[in-house]
Amino acid sequence: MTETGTATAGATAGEVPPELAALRSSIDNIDAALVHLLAERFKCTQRVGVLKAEQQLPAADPAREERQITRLRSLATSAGLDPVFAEKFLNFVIAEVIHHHQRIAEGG
Ligand SMILES: O=C(O)C(=O)C[C@]1(C(=O)O)C=C[C@@H](O)C=C1
Repeated sequence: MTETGTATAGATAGEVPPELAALRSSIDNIDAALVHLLAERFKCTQRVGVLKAEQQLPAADPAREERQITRLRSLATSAGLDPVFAEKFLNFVIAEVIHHHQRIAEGG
């Protein structure tokens, strides 16, 4: 910051370098795709939650999760994504799904 409070390091408004703007545009598209993919996944798991509640199956299936984690870690490694991050992300999503399943089973 200068004495007048103007940012000196980094671009000021209207001066975003073209490459940064292009990368941000791709990031925005990817974020939109992720939201849509997650929405589709939650539509599926909502139906799974209803099926499990109807058939009195437990909300969580740890054996299934083990297989998903093994598979996702392998996919992540092949794709150049940190497998530790991939596992954390899947666990985060699954924890939310299990909460949804429990709410459905409780009639909520
Ligand atoms: O496959 C199931 O049984 C699900 O309920 C879905 C799901 C998932 O989100 O992938 C969620 C909870 C289970 O522990 C395992 C997997």
